[in-house]
Amino acid sequence: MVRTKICGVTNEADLRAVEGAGADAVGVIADVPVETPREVAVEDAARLVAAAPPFLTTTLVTMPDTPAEAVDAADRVGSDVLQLHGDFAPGAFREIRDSVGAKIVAVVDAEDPERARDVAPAVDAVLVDSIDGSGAGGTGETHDWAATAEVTATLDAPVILAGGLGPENVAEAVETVRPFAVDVASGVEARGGQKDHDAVRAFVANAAAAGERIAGDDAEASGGSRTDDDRTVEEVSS
Ligand SMILES: O=C(O)c1ccccc1NCC(=O)[C@H](O)[C@H](O)COP(=O)(O)O
Repeated sequence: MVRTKICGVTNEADLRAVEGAGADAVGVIADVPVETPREVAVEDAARLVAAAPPFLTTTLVTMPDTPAEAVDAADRVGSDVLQLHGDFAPGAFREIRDSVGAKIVAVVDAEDPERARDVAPAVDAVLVDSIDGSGAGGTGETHDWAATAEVTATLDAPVILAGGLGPENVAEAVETVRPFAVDVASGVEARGGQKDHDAVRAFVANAAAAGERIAGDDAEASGGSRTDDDRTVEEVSS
């Protein structure tokens, strides 16, 4: 199984489309020092988070300079997850994690796998992305998936794959990297900051189908042995 996060939602119609597509998570971007059509004001981020239904994981994506700024943004928006772009040391991530109710996702550059290993013990998940020089995401660029597959296979923390994904390549990305989740922003847009609802649906469906193919292949490779998930209702209740 692979989870999906649709990032950079700026309005409620797109939030409903993400929900309707069956995505697992939605990202709102606020308080970033870069020009992006996907940024919303902190107050609007809080409104979008509050408007999300139960069981759709909300994520605030932000680029604070200090742990105090991260905690302040988390408090103001109230999302389930805090996705942090920036060069925080593991100790700073721990400080933030201890001060907020949200789970912490650290964004790391795909070209710096060592950083993923350094920060992983201090956070709840690592998002491996094709970030730009400023540390921002949303570049629309893919990276070396084989290298990220290696990180994914050897890290204890869940790995989220991001960077240049879209409906057309997400299946191959999932099958190559085998991540915990995939994340997309620009690859499912009609124009900057506005989602293409058909593309959002196709992204989620194609990722899920690839996740199921992997699960099927794994079951076959292990000789079709049954797991707890394969039990019938009668077996579970007996
Ligand atoms: O998307 C942005 O414009 C952005 C700007 C500043 C910080 C983070 C940003 N995006 C964060 C994300 O999680 C994106 O989904 C991720 O970078 C993938 O983007 P894309 O390559 O466009 O799918």
